[in-house]
Amino acid sequence: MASKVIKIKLANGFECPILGLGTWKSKPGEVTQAVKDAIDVGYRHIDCAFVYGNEKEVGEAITEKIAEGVIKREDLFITSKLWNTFHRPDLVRGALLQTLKNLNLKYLDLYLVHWPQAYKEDGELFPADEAGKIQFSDVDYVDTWKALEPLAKEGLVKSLGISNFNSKQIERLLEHATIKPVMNQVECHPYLSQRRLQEFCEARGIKLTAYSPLGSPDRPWAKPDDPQLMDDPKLKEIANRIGKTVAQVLIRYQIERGNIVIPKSVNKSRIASNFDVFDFKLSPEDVQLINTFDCNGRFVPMTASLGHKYHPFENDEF
Ligand SMILES: NC(=O)C1=CN([C@@H]2O[C@H](COP(=O)(O)OP(=O)(O)OC[C@H]3O[C@@H](n4cnc5c(N)ncnc54)[C@H](OP(=O)(O)O)[C@@H]3O)[C@@H](O)[C@H]2O)C=CC1
Ligand SMILES: CC(=O)C(C)=O
Repeated sequence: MASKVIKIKLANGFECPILGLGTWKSKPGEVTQAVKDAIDVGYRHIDCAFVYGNEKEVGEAITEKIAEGVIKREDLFITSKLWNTFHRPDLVRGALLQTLKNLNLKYLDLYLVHWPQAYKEDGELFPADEAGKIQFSDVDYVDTWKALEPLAKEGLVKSLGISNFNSKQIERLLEHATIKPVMNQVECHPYLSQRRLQEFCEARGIKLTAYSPLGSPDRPWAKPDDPQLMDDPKLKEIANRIGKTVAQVLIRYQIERGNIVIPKSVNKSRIASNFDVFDFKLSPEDVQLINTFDCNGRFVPMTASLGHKYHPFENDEF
């Protein structure tokens, strides 16, 4: 089946499908089927990360769909991310090779530095002391980036990018980078619209991928009284008025703004309805109205890294 997905041209000439499938929290036992369902419906972009602990099962779905002849490798856009415990330059290549092995791929389309802050390199993904406090490493993300650049030249990744970097960190990275990041993947939805960061990135040839676009209701630290983005009456009003679901409005909100968007689902019918967003548009007035819902509301504040000198949300404005 030909994909309906619009593609966004990246600054280095490669193209990225504007809508992808998120895989954080998708259990190994359910993610293979979810990725297969997504590919059948037309998704061609899958967002992965080593730390999600399910790359192998995502890879099984990709391998199967290629073997069935449903897709070719070059039809897909596969992203993964370098975890915080592998920032030390001598660990970077091994981390990428492990991810490629997990996914059963020869190359990634996009490899992101998952967070600017590094954690202690002692083998644990969340190295904690006896009190449960995460142990930091002071590796500079610029040095990590320098270790990534040769991997792109080697062809192991087509594009390099960042995730959760703030504007100051991007500026500093750009002063040193030989290969420029083409993507910044950040939390983005009506409560955290990231309009300033988007404008900043756009001016520097960096596209934004919106993560947690539906408000991440299954995030592990969610509390019963936390606001639920998809239950927002103002969003429900828009969705009812145009005859779409709130999730479809939230996904389309990113597409109208030119952002890549990666909703997660392991449910076949939600995977399909989240993709069914290419036959309608939100009016500019509705996009503007949704912009007014911004309340600097983060669902993924990464409190475990508070106090790290490179924590992206602690000191800088955006
Ligand atoms: N770079 C980074 O640091 C981060 C990256 N990400 C990436 O972004 C992806 C998406 O973000 P995520 O935080 O997972 O959250 P999302 O905002 O995508 O929300 C996912 C949740 O919404 C539910 N859902 C999906 N579709 C619908 C629908 N149509 N109606 C109602 N509920 C729905 C899912 O349940 P169900 O599965 O049962 O359908 C799940 O509980 C991640 O999976 C990951 O790939 C996310 C956070 C951080
Ligand atoms: C979900 C994710 O990518 C985090 C918390 O880093």
